[in-house]
Amino acid sequence: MISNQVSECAKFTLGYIKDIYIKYFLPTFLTNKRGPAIASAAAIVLLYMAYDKLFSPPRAIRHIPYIPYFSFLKSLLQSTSIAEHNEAFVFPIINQKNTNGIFSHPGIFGWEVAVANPAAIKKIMLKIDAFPKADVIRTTEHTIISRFLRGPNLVFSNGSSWKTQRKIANPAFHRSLPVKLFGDMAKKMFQVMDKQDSLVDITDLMERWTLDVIGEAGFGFRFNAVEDPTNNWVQLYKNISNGVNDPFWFFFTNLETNFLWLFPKRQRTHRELDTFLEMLDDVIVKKRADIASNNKNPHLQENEKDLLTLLIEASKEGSGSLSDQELMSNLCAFFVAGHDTTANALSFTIYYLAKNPDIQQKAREEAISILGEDQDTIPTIEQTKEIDYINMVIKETLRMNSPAVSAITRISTEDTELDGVFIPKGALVVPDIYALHHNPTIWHNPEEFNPERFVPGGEAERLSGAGMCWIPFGSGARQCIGMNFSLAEQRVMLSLMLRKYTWSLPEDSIHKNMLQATKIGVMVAHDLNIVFKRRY
Ligand code: HEM
Repeated sequence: MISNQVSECAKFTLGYIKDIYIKYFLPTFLTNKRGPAIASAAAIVLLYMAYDKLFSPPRAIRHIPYIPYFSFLKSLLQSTSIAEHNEAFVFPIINQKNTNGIFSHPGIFGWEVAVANPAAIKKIMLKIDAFPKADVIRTTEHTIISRFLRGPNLVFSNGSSWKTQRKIANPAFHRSLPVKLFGDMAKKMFQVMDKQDSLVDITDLMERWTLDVIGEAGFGFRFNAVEDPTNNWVQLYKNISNGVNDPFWFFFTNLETNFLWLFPKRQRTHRELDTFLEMLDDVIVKKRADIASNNKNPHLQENEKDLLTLLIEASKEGSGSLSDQELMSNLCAFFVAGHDTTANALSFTIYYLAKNPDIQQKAREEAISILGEDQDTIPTIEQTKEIDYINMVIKETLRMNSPAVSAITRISTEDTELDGVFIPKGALVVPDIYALHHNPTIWHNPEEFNPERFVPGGEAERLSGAGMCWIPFGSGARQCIGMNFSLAEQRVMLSLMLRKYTWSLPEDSIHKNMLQATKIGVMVAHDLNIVFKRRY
């Protein structure tokens, strides 16, 4: 339907150009003034060709149904909720039988082929050499995004560079599950909540809490964002994070690269990023020195060590080593990949529990049955694995609102096909996680929040035979390395929160009917207030 609308629009534009030609240029042409007439006609044709090149998909992927350029841009800049965006543009395409859940849309880095088809996603995720990550940030050299995100790090590198880093980082992530740290930090946050109003902006609170967690558990740095949200480091990081996610700079990267001097506010963000990177540099130098001189906390269990320590120790144990530049780049990557994602996953789960009091109560009973009512008990690693129902709630939240709306854009290294759809060499290909998780041709009643989908033998398990249907953390060799870390963090926070509070949505919540989440960068829900009531 959408592509029909586009071809209607193209026909209309062509017709309009033809009318102008007949009305204004043809008479001149017929009265023998051929020179200007031919030049004008050529100009119009060139204009049309330029329009066609800029605002339509490249010809090589034009056989794939697509979302028109301006509709997509408008939806992005108006911060339309992701649900509305998909309802208006994506579902009408993927509901058609012959599209196979594959469509294209404009992206920041050019037209992309989006994929919401389980078999096709399986192929992309498993054939990492045929579909490596596209070095899309290369085109944004010297921007905040590029300076903060671009490699050498695990998220954006490919080939042997990625393999070496992943080999060193895997054991560090396997060892790191600091559940005691998560629990102690959750309890500190409850103390702050208890001193404040019962109405809590949960998006903001979870952002602050997960910033504290990634600082401590990532590299032993205390942001103190929960207790002191206005302190310098918190503000600095917030400004950088806003700078990374600002849609204006996504689209006008040239202005940042060539005309930064015209934008004092953006210059300030660059200076803040300098300060932040210097801080990370200092932390790495100090950490290396501490480890070299064996200056460590003898009471700290292996799983409670921070990730930076574990990565440096891995180098000492002969699993290969990461340079300072690689360590720094990966610490930045952990921020970007692990902070907002976990924060929003938590606030979305808290939202769905507020909206579904029965599910909240069932989850609370499970938390109490495992942890007991003793207020000091913090879950052990084993206990976090026993909370089956809370796990199902987390999984269903990640299906409904996966913070990573899509995986990172890949590039096709050869002419190939995805579930029967031709994909040319050089095409940008992106697994669309939201569209996959809400695809009505895959999931039964996808807009309903139903944790029971994830019981053993349930819908999710049955669907897994068809390919990859649930991929909030990606899948295959490039699956999120922080998945278990983040899941443990969420399980500890939610089980302790369920034991301590009951909560609900305020009557006037804008999210009463549906979570109004937007989709630039990581998915986020603004003005998500929750009313908390203490149980003790
Ligand atoms: C709810 C929380 C999280 C979500 C939803 C999430 C999502 C994802 C997704 C979808 C990918 C795969 C991207 C792709 O294949 O294109 C990924 C990769 C990655 N994530 Fe996460 N992530 C989360 C938490 C974390 C945490 C806590 C960390 C680190 C502390 C982390 C670090 C990474 C890294 C380094 C990669 C790249 C792995 C590789 O390519 O080898 N993530 N994440």
